[in-house]
Amino acid sequence: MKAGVIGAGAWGTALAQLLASDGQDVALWALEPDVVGAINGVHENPLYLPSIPLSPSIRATGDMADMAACDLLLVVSPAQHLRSVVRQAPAGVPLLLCSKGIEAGTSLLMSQVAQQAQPTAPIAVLSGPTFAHEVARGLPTAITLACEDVSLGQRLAARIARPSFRPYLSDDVIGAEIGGAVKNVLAIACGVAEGAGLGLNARAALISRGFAEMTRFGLARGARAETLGGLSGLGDLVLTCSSTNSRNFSLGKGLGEGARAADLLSNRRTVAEGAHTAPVLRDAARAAGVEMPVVEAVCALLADAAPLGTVIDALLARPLRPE
Ligand SMILES: NC(=O)c1ccc[n+]([C@@H]2O[C@H](COP(=O)([O-])OP(=O)(O)OC[C@H]3O[C@@H](n4cnc5c(N)ncnc54)[C@H](O)[C@@H]3O)[C@@H](O)[C@H]2O)c1
Ligand SMILES: O=P(O)(O)OC[C@H](O)CO
Repeated sequence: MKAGVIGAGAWGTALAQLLASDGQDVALWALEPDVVGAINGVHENPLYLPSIPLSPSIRATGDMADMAACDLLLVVSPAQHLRSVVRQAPAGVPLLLCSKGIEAGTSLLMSQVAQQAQPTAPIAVLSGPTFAHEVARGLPTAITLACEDVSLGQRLAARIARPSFRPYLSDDVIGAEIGGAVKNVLAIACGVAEGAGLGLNARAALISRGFAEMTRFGLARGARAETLGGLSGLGDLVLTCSSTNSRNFSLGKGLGEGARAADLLSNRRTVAEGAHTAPVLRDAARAAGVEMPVVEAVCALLADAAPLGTVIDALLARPLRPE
């Protein structure tokens, strides 16, 4: 039996490369026939993970039926497509969910969506500070693997751990998912600060106050504080808020430089999950009575609802309050 990866974007391809790094066969399902052809033909994914030579042990396919030969499936589609790809996956196989986001229309986390789409599949979540191109190059990385079934979590961790890839176990699935979803929205805010030249004090303030928002929302949804303060929460927040390697940070940088969200988002091939998560998160927070002013500000900019200066001034003019 072999592991399979569903989704051959940057992260799915990097995870397939990680799994194949000890020589084992890996099946990789890709949506685009060009990607299937390039991976099988020249062992590269020029569309989503260029300049990384891939292991010949990775076999790409466009036919989901081929994934029935796998005893573990990593699901790595964009969050808004997770329901449709999981529905097509073979039934009953353990699913390790690697997407970060909240489903629009339902406000469900990825584990909840997957449970609806594949009711008999055991489910776990993989989330943390992991730029795909670094993992694909074998650089040292630590990540949270969350699973309510502790013994399944231990087996999955042993299965995916590699000398430079270190999963830490948790049974707090909701906490791991909320960290990964919320940090993408906060990374857009930090990108705005960069693009608008607001300085590094502003970035640190956004990371800290954004983390307070993540924690308030997470606790309201049943997450544990230590999960939010771990790799999948604070760890990923720091990574994604610090580098233009992040698509979310780069999107925010463009907004901070004065571009319109619609122009930045039109015709892009890669996903900036925070743009999809932001309005869903804002509505879920409002419904739960959780204050998330940084998330509200990002939503205003994404919707082109107010000029940048007005949004920044409104954040700074909020009533003074205890930390
Ligand atoms: N790139 C990273 O470094 C990284 C790291 C950790 C987690 N993630 C998460 O992994 C998930 C996937 O991101 P990525 O970076 O691999 O993607 P990507 O931006 O590199 O590629 C886009 C992906 O979307 C897929 N896609 C487009 N339309 C689709 C459809 N209709 N149905 C199914 N799939 C469709 C494409 O086939 C491709 O796999 C996201 O939730 C992201 O937050 C990414
Ligand atoms: O490029 P981003 O902003 O989607 O971030 C990628 C990963 O989620 C970082 O952990």
